[in-house]
Amino acid sequence: MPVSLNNEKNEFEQLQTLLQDDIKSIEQWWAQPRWSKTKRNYSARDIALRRGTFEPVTYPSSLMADKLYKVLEAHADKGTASRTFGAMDPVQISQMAKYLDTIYISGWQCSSTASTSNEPGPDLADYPMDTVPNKVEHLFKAQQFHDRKQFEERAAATSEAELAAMGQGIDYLTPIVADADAGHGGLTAVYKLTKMFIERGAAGIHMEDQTSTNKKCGHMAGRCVIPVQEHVNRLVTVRMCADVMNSNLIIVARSDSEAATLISSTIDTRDHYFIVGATNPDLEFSLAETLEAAIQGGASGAQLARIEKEWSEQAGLKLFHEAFADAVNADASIADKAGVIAKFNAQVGPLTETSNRDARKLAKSLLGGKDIFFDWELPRVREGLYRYRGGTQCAVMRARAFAPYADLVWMESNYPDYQQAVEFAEGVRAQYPGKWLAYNLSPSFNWQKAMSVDEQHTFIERLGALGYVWQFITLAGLHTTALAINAFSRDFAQDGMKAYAQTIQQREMDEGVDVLKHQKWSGAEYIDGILKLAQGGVSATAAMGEGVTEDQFRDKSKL
Ligand SMILES: C[C@](O)(C(=O)O)[C@H](CC(=O)O)C(=O)O
Ligand SMILES: [Mg+2]
Repeated sequence: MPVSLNNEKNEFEQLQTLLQDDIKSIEQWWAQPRWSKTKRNYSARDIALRRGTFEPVTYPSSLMADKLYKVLEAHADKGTASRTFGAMDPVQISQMAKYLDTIYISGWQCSSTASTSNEPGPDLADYPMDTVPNKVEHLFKAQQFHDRKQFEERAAATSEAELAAMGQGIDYLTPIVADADAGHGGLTAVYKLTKMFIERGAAGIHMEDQTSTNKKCGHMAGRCVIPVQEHVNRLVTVRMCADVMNSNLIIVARSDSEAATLISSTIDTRDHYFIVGATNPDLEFSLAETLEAAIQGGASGAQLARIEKEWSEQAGLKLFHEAFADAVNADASIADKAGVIAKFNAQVGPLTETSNRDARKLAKSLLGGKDIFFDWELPRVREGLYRYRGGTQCAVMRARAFAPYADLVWMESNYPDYQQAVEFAEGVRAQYPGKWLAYNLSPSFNWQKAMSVDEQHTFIERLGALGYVWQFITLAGLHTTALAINAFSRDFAQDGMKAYAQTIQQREMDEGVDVLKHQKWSGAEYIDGILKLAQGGVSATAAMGEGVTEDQFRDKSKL
């Protein structure tokens, strides 16, 4: 209730009552087992202060988040996985609901087919930031419509036999996990984006640790990550927004670090192990200076590429621990080279989070006071970014940092490599036992080359046993549409109506696809019912009345 309407207490007392009541209810909420693994860096008071005077509402998306949590929990208990794929439209979700327990909404697919600006393009997340939330709303509304339509039909049954005659019901309210890309800007954009997803119906969202300005599909080159803490701050922002909105949103933290080649800043010491430096002390100019001079001199694109290659070859680009090992091997005064290198590596590794300053100090002491030339400023690319060499262990380091702030963690990979999936799972779970993992079964991989048919058959189950509780073919909605439309267009061009009647309509009948009766599927009966209700029980203009052509399907189909 707006505080100004209550005249019995003074404003201070009214505000304090509202605040304290909300703080109490938030604390009770956060005490639930669902949050036992979630870290929050702020208090219930911090959240309550930001909620306004409306009684907190429960968004439908939060109920869907609860459902998603249960689905994933059940899979985690059994060592199985929820499998799904990127859905593009209401037709797809209505068919998926019969077989799959979650729905994915892909930024890639939206970028190509559903940008709010209607401008298609590759997966660079440069579409307007409400693009994926709009798709979520589109599909969530369709889910609710099909659910209402089905409920009306089935709940109106007057006997068990009548209900049984309708066949198996379908759970259309399948929780949606949507792509929040790299947050579409700074933390305020992350906050607003999260709010949109919650308002539009997402049960969960994933956010990746790429820069939002250079964001690329996880299977493109030139990916640039942000420092570990910067992504942690994004995840904290997502949860904070969900908390303000009273939402149990599921957060999936994705890392693109496995194949990342760039990082925006050296500020986080946890990243130092993976930052590439130049080790040649005789370089006269940095890469950026060298390229700038060449551009001013009129060099062409091909010449610039050659100049960059030559510069890189001369620079002796290495990670610091590699530079150390090379320095040891080149030092005639060190007898037990392997021993010295092992000593260094025991203290400085991918998961030790050692700063470069400390690594240098150790190196110097092991090299008898000698400094190693190592400069990560020199090879910075023209855009100012630093060179990074990620890998599976880098992704483990990052996923461990993200784990307390996310319900699931996901390493974007370049191949569907089972052994790599084992390494990631073991690495994360060594620190966070039982942590839920997500896996991208991407169509960007060549599955024919990656594994045998038998291995393809069992891949999801094998990953499920490792803890990958949520697995998704990102772009299968797009690919199946392409394939189906290609086949039908070809057949239709050749065979006319025979192609439609035999390869579409007949097969819909054979497989019991409800869209065969597309008027009914679209809810015409449900809407007729509303029309009749509004008119006291009759309607001469009912769409499904006598004369509807769908009557032609009555005998032939069981639907
Ligand atoms: C998951 C993804 O972010 C998407 O937008 O669907 C893409 C798709 C893909 O290449 O599989 C990605 O992995 O970056
Ligand atoms: Mg994406």
